[in-house]
Amino acid sequence: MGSGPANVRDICRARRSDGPAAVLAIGTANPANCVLQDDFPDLYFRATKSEHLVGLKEKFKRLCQKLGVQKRYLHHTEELIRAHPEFLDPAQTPSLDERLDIAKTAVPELAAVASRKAIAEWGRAATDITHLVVTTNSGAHIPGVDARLVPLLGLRPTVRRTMLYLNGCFAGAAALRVAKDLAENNRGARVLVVCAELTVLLFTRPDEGDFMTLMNQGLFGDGAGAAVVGADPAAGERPLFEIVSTAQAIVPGSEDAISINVTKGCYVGHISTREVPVLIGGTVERCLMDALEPLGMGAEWNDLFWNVHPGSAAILDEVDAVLRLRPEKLAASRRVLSEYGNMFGVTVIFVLDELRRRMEKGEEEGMPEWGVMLAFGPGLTVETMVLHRCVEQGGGRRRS
Ligand SMILES: CC(C)(COP(=O)(O)OP(=O)(O)OC[C@H]1O[C@@H](n2cnc3c(N)ncnc32)[C@H](O)[C@@H]1OP(=O)(O)O)[C@@H](O)C(=O)NCCC(=O)NCCSC(=O)CC(=O)O
Repeated sequence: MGSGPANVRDICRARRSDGPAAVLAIGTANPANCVLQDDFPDLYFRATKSEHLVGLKEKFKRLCQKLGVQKRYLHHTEELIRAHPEFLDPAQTPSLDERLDIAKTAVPELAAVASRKAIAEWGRAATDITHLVVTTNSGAHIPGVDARLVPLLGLRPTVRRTMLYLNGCFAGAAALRVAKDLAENNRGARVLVVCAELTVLLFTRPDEGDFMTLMNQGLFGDGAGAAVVGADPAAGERPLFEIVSTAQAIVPGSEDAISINVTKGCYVGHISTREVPVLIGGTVERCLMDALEPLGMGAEWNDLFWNVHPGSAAILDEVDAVLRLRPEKLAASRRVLSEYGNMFGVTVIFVLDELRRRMEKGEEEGMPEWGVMLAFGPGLTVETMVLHRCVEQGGGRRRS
């Protein structure tokens, strides 16, 4: 026997990493079915047998042009909608069960595609993943997507799983925040973060007087994003972004601004469209100051790179205006919104991937080393994450 039990503080300290958690690899995926925003009003009104609502269709066309979206990927095709006429009128024909059945298989499969890409880029074996953090709004199953991913990816049965359901659009940032804490408090941990969303749970036909349905059908897209997060990179691992600090704030009195209710018909999403950009504009500087001041950084917003959740063009415009950002600062967020739509929590992972792509292609010449991820969601909740990009040096990357 040794000299007795070790000091508990020493055990805790020895378990902690030396450096900050970093994103080591990113993977993304979308369903095969691509819809162009210009074609979508025709497709949507045809698929829902709503062509007679001529005025509403014109309104929907105008709305579709204002959202900042040009293209999206959707799991539900016209054929799938034809096969499920009950999806058209969920108030009359409850169809939550059928929708959840679709999500039960399709969400883990899409999540697995993004995860495999992240693991392949990371370059190590799937069995080296020690923790799994999965988030989705699209489903409510036990065992959940996390458990399904274990056999799909060939993860160890002892992988430590955390499943986050129904966090709205801040889910991706929340999952990365949890991953940072896991990685920094479990020396050697390698955390796979996975977000996946399907909007079939929100699908319904248009209805006069129901603006929210138009919003939900015009804005959201399907996708999955995955990232491997770990501290103290080993030889062969390439850190992309260090996660320096994380914070979450709820705007007092804003609980009705964005909500999702699970009903027997389908998910019913509500967005206070005119209020949300104003609430974000009114709170974002405080969140940024709270995150950056403790790090000794000031309010030189154009000296940072930006990953802002592209809730819609109006939200990005508001952040732009309040922070007086140069036009190129939100280019990655705008591109992801335009090419994929708002994919809830998945979207910030796509923006991270887009920033990385721009960095590697040299499109972000002079891109600052420090940046911020801002995600918004129900509550109204703001997630703020300070990032430090790892700079390429002689073919490799270096940490700060
Ligand atoms: C809805 C908007 C696109 C509207 O854009 P504009 O304000 O530029 O244009 P606008 O005012 O002319 O509105 C366009 C048309 O929509 C109508 N309209 C707009 N808002 C409406 C509302 N709340 N109720 C009823 N009608 C409404 C207008 O009357 C107009 O109709 P007509 O054309 O007939 O005159 C924008 O305000 C927006 O993007 N808001 C923020 C969206 C948002 O909160 N996204 C976050 C998603 S949730 C998320 O990301 C997080 C999460 O889910 O957790």
